[in-house]
Amino acid sequence: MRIIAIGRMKDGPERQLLRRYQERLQPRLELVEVPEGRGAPAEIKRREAKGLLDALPSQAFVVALDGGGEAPDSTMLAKRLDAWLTQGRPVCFVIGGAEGLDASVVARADAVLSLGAMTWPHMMVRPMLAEQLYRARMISTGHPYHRAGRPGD
Ligand SMILES: C[S@@+](CC[C@H](N)C(=O)[O-])C[C@H]1O[C@@H](n2cnc3c(N)ncnc32)[C@H](O)[C@@H]1O
Repeated sequence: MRIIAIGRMKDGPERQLLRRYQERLQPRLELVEVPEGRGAPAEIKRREAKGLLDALPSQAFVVALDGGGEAPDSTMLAKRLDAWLTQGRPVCFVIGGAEGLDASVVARADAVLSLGAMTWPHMMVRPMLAEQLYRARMISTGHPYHRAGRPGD
């Protein structure tokens, strides 16, 4: 699996958290960073879209991270991820920059995944997604990391 994302991550808590889940995840989760675009917002999105699309391996199964996508719960994400992985295509999670993803990237996506209605900083989305992917794998393998139910249930 790959995260393909805009911007270079500096050393800090987001990077440490991402590493923590990368070290635990099977299949492995690689990070591919694409430079931030320059110019007016529309130009930034267009340039970043080219960088993101160029970074995709051929045959990639593309999951675009976008607030307008489906927002599954963790159990449903585990089912989705199982199905994505069994296709035998490289599963690539694409995260936009400060201006968001260009429509051309969303159009290329095989699935659009939302982490909820709130907008998160793009550097936080990387570790949040990695944790949910790790949780999804733990659910699928029957590991007790995930406790179903809500507080008070
Ligand atoms: C700061 S956000 C971009 C905000 C931008 N104004 C927009 O509307 O898309 C940067 C990137 O983080 C990801 N992101 C942020 N919040 C998200 C959410 N709730 N669900 C899914 N992805 C999110 C998306 O890939 C987005 O392109």
